[in-house]
Amino acid sequence: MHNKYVIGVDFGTDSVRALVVNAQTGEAVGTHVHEYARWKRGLYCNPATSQFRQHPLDYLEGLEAAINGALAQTSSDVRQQVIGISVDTTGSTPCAVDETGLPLALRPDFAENPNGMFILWKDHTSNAEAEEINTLAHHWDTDYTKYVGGIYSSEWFWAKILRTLRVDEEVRQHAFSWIEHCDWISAVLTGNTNPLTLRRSRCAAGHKALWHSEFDGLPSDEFLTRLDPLLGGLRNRLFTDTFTADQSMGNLSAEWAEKLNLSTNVVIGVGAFDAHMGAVGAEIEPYAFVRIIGTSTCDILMAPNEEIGHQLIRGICGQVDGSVAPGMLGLEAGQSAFGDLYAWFARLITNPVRQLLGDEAADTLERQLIPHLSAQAATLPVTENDVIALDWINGRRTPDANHTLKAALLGLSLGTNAATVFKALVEATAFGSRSIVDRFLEEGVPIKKVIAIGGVAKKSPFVMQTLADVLNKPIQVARADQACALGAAMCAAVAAGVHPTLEAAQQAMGSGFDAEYQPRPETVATYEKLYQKYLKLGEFVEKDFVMLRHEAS
Ligand SMILES: Nc1ncnc2c1ncn2[C@@H]1O[C@H](COP(=O)(O)OP(=O)(O)O)[C@@H](O)[C@H]1O
Ligand SMILES: O=C(CO)[C@H](O)[C@H](O)COP(=O)(O)O
Repeated sequence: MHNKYVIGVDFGTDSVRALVVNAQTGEAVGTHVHEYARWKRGLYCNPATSQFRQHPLDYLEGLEAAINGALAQTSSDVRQQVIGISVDTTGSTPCAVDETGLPLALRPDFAENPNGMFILWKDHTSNAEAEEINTLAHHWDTDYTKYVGGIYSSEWFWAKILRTLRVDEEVRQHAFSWIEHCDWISAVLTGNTNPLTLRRSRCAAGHKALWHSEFDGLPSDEFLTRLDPLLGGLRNRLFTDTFTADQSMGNLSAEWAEKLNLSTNVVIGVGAFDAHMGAVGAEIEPYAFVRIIGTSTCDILMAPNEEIGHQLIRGICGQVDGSVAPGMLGLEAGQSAFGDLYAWFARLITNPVRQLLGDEAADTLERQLIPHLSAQAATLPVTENDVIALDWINGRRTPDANHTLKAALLGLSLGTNAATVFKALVEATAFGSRSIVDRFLEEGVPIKKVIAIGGVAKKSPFVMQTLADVLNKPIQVARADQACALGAAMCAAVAAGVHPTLEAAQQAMGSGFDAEYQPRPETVATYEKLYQKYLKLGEFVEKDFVMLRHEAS
């Protein structure tokens, strides 16, 4: 049989990876990961103000290096047999572009301006703007937030655009339109980045830009202008139609065909977010709850439109027809920090070591710290009097987005050590997950099984066992190391015509599951009690602490 290959490209928070996959069998034949150089140096970011920007050059360099690196691992005939490429990225990660679709930071005059760069999903500089969007939407004839859980988040498209237009006169003058990362990269590969004609992702538009067929697309110009006259007219320079990830965006441009040494016959699929393509790669099926567990978590549930479509689910990150697969409602939720909470704790410990003992000692410590703390924490008993933590170190994404919230630790004593705190942080991330699962169930959305993918799911049996105990549900971990990239490859195989549907691509290319964590009855009961304490602490921080803080200021 003449082999056909597809490439899935997954742009994560810290790095981009490409996976070359046999489109008929799903066998992975080459992979390469490229870390973003500028991002790694902390450029254009300020964690203290929650500003996180990524330079488009990090993406372009990464795109070329990841695909060429992955192809370099394959035999020489594979390049000629590549027929499709699809891309997933984080989101909402939008950027201001000029009339040609060029991100402003690629122009010499904006090269160092963070406001002309991609505003990463975890950037929360637009909390105030998100609140304004909520207030206006809730008093408008049409509540534009109704399909995104009733709350618009500062992690999303419009809040980020509004904030940037307000604070940066230069961007205001030169931003013709705005584009999501997943749309831009896919467009770059086709050579058509015209913001008015490129095919925009249904997934990005529906979950983050308030696009819905009931609204004839994006919110009305009247609504946007009332929000701020700075947004007036922008709707016409964005998009009306959106496309699902099984569709084609165009063919590989001559420029990129040369860079990648591939044919211009290669089909480029429509882009989507990492979590949604990850869910495809993890073989999502109706009512399976797929958790992409890494820096953050993104949870995806898929249900037939006719069964859930008429319900409005409170406090989640949206319900979008076709965001995962056509004809199905994709529901998204998640936590703004999961592994990031552990990474914060590791930095807390290693930073003074770096300052006092230098990089070598700190790097050695950093490499070993999380595995070491995990091993120690796994030996600790789980008791009702354990330290309790909140996982809101980067705000709360769901249920009920609130990115002004902060994390907390309760119950410290002189006996508390690094492992006890680490254990509490891991439990906090699991409790945050439990509150999401409970919300789906309360809203009448059943969860048939839980599937996990992502770096933490693969690397940490301790975290996964804790999660299974807290959720009191078995968790299956997908076998694929790069499930998001595999999902993108499945989308590419459908866009390129190898399989008729995503479901067929999953059946042919899926790689199944390798680990399953079962809840341990002896810890489930104690965790139930600790979870109630987590909820109480959360309530205090959200209501009383915020009130006290306002009174004090
Ligand atoms: N052994 C480990 N146990 C728990 N968490 C880990 C471990 N190793 C790395 N992490 C966490 O994994 C996260 C990165 O997840 P990953 O899925 O690889 O990346 P991304 O979220 O950028 O796609 C980091 O936040 C880090 O703290
Ligand atoms: O919300 C998202 C997708 O809808 C983000 O892209 C996602 O949470 C970021 O992923 P990661 O933590 O793996 O970098």
